[in-house]
Amino acid sequence: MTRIATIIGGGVIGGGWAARFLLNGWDVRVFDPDPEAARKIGEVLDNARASLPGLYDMALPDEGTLTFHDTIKEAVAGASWVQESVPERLEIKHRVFAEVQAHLDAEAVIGSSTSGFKPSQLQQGAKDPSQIVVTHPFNPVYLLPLVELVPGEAHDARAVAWAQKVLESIGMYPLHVKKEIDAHIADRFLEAVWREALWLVRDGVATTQEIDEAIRMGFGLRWAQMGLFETYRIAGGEAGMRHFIEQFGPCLSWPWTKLMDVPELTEDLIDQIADQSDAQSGQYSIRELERHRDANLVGMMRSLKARDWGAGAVMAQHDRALAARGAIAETLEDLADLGAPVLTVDRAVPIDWTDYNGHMNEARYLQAFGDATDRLMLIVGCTPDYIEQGGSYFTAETHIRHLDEVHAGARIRIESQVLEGAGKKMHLFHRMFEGDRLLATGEHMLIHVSLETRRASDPAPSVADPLARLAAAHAALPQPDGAGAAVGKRG
Ligand SMILES: NC(=O)C1=CN([C@@H]2O[C@H](COP(=O)(O)OP(=O)(O)OC[C@H]3O[C@@H](n4cnc5c(N)ncnc54)[C@H](O)[C@@H]3O)[C@@H](O)[C@H]2O)C=CC1
Ligand SMILES: C[N+](C)(C)CC(=O)CC(=O)[O-]
Repeated sequence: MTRIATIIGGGVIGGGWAARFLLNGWDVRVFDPDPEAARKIGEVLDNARASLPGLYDMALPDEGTLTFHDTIKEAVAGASWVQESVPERLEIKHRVFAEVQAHLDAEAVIGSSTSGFKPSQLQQGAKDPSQIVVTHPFNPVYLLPLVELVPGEAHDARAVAWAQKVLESIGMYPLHVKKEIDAHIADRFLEAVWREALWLVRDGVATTQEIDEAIRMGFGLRWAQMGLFETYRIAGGEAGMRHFIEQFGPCLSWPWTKLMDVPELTEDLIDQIADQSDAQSGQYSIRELERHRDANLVGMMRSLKARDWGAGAVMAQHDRALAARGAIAETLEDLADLGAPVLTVDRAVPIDWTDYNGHMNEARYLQAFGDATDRLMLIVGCTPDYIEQGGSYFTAETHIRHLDEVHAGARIRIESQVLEGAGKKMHLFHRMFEGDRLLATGEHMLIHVSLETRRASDPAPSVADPLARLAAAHAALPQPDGAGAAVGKRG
């Protein structure tokens, strides 16, 4: 399979798709007649590079190549995925599909970002209707995992399975919508909330800001981690869902919603909303707002990942897939050269690891070195099973030298050297790099302990022997610069 994705229409959504594919190692070609498209996509990419790679605890593949093309013919030749993200007008989409299908390989998938058209509408008049599916993403496409995959009736089951696989491989969560419907699943909710919000502004009940506070101070937080039904199950108390429905069922016939009616979008209403929105958020540029949004999303999503929950479970799965590429060893046998420092961390700096100085916070250096130590423990046999049986290492002393700064999204790697690995002691020296640039060193003395007595103890042979082998091989390495240095002494 070629890993070339063509993006037709590089606006808000096309730019997000370009970043998602590119940062997951695909080559990306863009066709968009807007002369500003390259600048706009470049700005979206800058934001994506600062936020997406750091969602994971493993490095993403090397970034693909981005090119811009003057014709659809040139842009789609040899592509295995085409993502249409032109304006939400059926006639424009039909024209684009006709030209794409005239030049695209028959096995390639054409995904449409349409927010609301059904696949059967998109497929009308197509040369091969089964090639066109809805792949409806959510903004920002490079961070949010959800894609509604709506194949419609004309679909080819193998192409759908392949589409699912591709979307998963770029860290997304394809939700297979089996029955086509206008606006799919998620946009029906967004539309319902949007319509209610328009009424609340129009009727003078609330401003745009008050409506946003009502969402983000309360139910928005609940929805992000449990959705609707799981949230309401809990709201039913011990009696659960049935009690919830019994209690709130009657509201369905009370005037709690205006959904059966739609406010007219008069010029006055549009001005009112736009003015309130300016007053609420006009102090930020769109790119600044995007950066706030992205940093908040990354923080929330990384918390969910730590709990392997909701959208975080999708990211944890992507981490496992990235780990399976085998760049980082799990056992001594995985090491190609026992005598070389061991690669123990290969990842990007998450945006929430940076601070008011605009670079990685000092505490995160220790976090990264702690991860490197954990990996080295695993490699020498101090596995979760071993720890479960009561043996582990505690860190007794740490010395970190901060030598250079590093920013959100940068790829860092840690190479670890065993200075001593005998008896109860494991003395490690980690070097952190961005490319060839040495960013920091971490020297750590660890003592093997019994988790039962909480006192120092000798490791079992299953750990002592591999550690001794690695220490013996590393003994031939030069003593690292800075090893044994004390604070204030440059070593
Ligand atoms: N903005 C949003 O929140 C979301 C939008 N969508 C869907 O994504 C699609 C695109 O929407 P946006 O990115 O928001 O629109 P946009 O207006 O930001 O971008 C559309 C882009 O298409 C380009 N374009 C226009 N005609 C073209 C053609 N014939 N060939 C190639 N490019 C062409 C424009 O120059 C522009 O850059 C729509 O179908 C929309 O429903 C889906 C999810 C969310
Ligand atoms: C408003 N919208 C219909 C374009 C929204 C979407 O389609 C999805 C999103 O990202 O909110």
